[in-house]
Amino acid sequence: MKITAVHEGTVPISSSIRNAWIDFSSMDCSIVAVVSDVMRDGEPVVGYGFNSNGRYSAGEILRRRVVPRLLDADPDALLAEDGQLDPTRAWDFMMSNEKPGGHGERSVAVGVVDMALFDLASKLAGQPLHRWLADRYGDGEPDDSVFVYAAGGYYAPGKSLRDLQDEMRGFLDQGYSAVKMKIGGASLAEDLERIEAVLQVLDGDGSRLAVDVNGRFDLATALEYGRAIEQYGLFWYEEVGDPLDYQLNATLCEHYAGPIATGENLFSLQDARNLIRYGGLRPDRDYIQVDPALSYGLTEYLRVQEMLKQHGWSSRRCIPHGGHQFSLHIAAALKLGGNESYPGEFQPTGGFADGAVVENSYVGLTETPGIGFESKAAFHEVLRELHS
Ligand SMILES: O=C([O-])CC(=O)C(=O)O
Ligand SMILES: [Mg+2]
Repeated sequence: MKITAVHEGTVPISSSIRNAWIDFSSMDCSIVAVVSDVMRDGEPVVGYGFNSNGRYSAGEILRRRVVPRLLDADPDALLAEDGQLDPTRAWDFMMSNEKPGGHGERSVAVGVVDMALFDLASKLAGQPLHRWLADRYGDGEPDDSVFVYAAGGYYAPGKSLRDLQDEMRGFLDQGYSAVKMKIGGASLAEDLERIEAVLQVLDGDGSRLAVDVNGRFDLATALEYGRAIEQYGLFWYEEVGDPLDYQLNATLCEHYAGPIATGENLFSLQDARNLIRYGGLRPDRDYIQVDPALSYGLTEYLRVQEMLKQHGWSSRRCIPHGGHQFSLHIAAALKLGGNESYPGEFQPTGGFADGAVVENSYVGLTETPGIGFESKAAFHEVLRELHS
């Protein structure tokens, strides 16, 4: 098996929504197609990848560094002892001559290609990625379905409390029982009104509602909001301060008794380990949201899982950011606690297979080989254009 070409492009995933830190008016995303020399039904087998959402496309790094290094690698050096493609062997080539630390956008570029290589390897084996992964990195028996919660509740121009409630009712109608909304982009009084409006839709059950600050608060505001919302018994209080301010997180954990979730903007094993070492998180209630697509791919995420195990954390405490198919397979294979879902945002890249049904906040996986982009028609068309 040889890689014959890697094609790279950018797709817009922009919208008018806003969280406490950014708007998404110019959000875009890198996509790649890794073409192999293996032919099936007269066409080459191709692996696809994209970089989740929240970080912009990384075309320059892909074109100038990551892709040329992959294409220069000896094809045999990418194969396991059984002669099959082993995506984790590509990582050292893609990262050659890169200094450690300061992970920035580089982790996005490597993550996109890593995803495409996992898609390709599992397609070549004729298996859906979750089964391929469970055989190699799990216990051979992936979960049949994965817990998903519906993320939304953004700020948007002219959006009323009634609109917010309707959005959340829509999520419940689609089969979700847990939802997430944004806070920290308005005053505390206004955010409390928004939270209470959503709680009405959830029959007052705070354990079904997560709130996300997107890193906006300083310590004083984090604690002030924490005191105000603790009474609701929320599902979690997310990314409350700067993602790299471990001390802030640790202090918050001493004062806020409910679950805390963070990690979507930690892009490396080292950053995740510092969170565990210094962030004060509690393995009996808190959640780690590292997104494999943004953080050097599944190859690095496997290292993160190993680190968490060494520190006594269950994989069930991990619920990745991103709402994409790649993490859905990873969640089933590695027995994570679940996966995010954005029923209303980040198209055409985000979300699951076209026919995917959510029931009681669980979604099943398809048996399509690979990640299953082929069962997501609108996105598949965009991906196919990369190499046709
Ligand atoms: O608004 C965003 O950037 C997305 C986000 O934080 C999340 O999905 O948790
Ligand atoms: Mg978030």
